[in-house]
Amino acid sequence: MIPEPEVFTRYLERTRWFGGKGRPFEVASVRRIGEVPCGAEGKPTVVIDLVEVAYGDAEGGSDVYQVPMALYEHPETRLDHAFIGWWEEPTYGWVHAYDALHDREAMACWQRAFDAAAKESGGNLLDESGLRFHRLPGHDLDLEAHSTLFSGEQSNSSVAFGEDALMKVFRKITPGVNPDISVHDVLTRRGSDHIAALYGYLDWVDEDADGGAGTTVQLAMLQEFLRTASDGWDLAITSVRNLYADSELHAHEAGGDFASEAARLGTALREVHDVLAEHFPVEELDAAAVAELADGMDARLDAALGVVPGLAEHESTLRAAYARLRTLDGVRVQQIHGDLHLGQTLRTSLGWKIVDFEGEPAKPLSERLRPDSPWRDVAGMLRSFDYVPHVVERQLAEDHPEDVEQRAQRADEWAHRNRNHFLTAYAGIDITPEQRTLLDAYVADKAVYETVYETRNRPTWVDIPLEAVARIGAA
Ligand SMILES: Nc1ncnc2c1ncn2[C@@H]1O[C@H](COP(=O)(O)OP(=O)(O)O)[C@@H](O)[C@H]1O
Ligand SMILES: O=P(O)(O)O[C@H]1O[C@H](CO)[C@@H](O[C@H]2O[C@H](CO)[C@@H](O)[C@H](O)[C@H]2O)[C@H](O)[C@H]1O
Repeated sequence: MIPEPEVFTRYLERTRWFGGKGRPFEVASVRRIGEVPCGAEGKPTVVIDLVEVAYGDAEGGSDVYQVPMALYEHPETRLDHAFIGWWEEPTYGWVHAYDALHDREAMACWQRAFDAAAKESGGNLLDESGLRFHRLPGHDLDLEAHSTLFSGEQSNSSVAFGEDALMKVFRKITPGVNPDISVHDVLTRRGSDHIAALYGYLDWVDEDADGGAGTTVQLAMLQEFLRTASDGWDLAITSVRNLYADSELHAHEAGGDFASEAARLGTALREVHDVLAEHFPVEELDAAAVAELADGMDARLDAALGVVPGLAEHESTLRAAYARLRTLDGVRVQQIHGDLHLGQTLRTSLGWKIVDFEGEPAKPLSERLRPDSPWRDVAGMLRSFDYVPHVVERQLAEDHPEDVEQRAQRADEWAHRNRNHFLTAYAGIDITPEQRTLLDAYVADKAVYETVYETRNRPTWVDIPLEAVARIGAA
């Protein structure tokens, strides 16, 4: 007997990372894809299952989630919070199964397997029961480091090994290349200062896929743990709070001025884009392809209008921004980040690092792998600088209603100042009219996306991108 589907249904509903919560679903299939080697001690047994979830609503469709499990012969009470179920396995007999990411013993097996990939197999690849552990040269793993599961709101699961390494286990699995790995691989081999170096990754070949031709499925990546990192979003929020602490001061006079950090971020993004342009294909879109780009934005707006009632009054100005994009007869596209905002940046003692190159999680992989304009990433950051003072205002408005107008002025100054410093460092003093057209279209597209994101996830925040959309019309 292998686990009943209901075991996984109950477990998925409890996890943070399952994206189908709130939708009717059933577990359609469970597939055991391999066992992580556990060395001489052999305890616990660590296996990986792929759980296919089929949705029963009008949207329908299905997703596949990765569930690594630690199997024990007897209950492990220290892991009660990560209990999945117990059942009889053909190979292992009766087992008590726990989410392996919560279990230090199980995580040590992954760590050792990555280490063995570098040391024992020579070729930086350890191929065990179909699971392939790859290593990049340049770093010896600290096998004494204990694992700790990150507790934040994440769509994947990250485990820190002391201060040595971080492993991100991809939860929603799509066959093919995961851009988080392929982009980190290139930037690491080029010695980029603006990412956490890739130490290794785990994949598996699904021999049955693609009519028997086989497809690689990427399951996890191991990278440098950024010990001294502070989240870019948190730092920017602190900067605005400092600014509001003294109503006499302008943004450029306040102690926590963020402008030089914004400029450093602009430089970091420029450098990352330049390296990516050297190592991934770069294309010049012709007029027809530019029209397709604009069609995509129009289509996104069409869908958003059905979800966000407040967008309707701004439809014509948004369409006009996309129409201006259509007048361009050439647009350079390349590998980009694809979902950049301040929450994807980390300030370390050695400068800014950019994380999570997976692209927008809601987009299908084929779209996420397609080259896009670097201005999409720039637009993402500009939108983020706009969010920061609005979010601080939300936190203050109730307790300090008296200074609202003063704060609104300072908020504009702060956002304007940081957008300018970022943009100038990224693109130089002047951007061309064509670049402006492109940037405006991407900013509009991102703001539209955000109105949908906020409506679905944080409805009380939807005014933030809606105000930005209104400003596009007023400009
Ligand atoms: N190399 C790293 N070192 C330390 N912390 C990191 C590192 N990479 C990411 N983080 C932290 O983990 C959080 C989640 O990482 P992220 O790659 O965005 O995961 P997800 O794909 O699940 O969204 C980030 O917001 C950041 O705070
Ligand atoms: O980090 P994710 O890949 O999950 O990105 C999604 O969530 C983001 C919020 O966490 C969301 O970002 C929006 O809110 C941010 C403030 O919380 C702001 O800095 C961004 O500019 C804004 O877009 C992102 O859009 C969404 O894809």
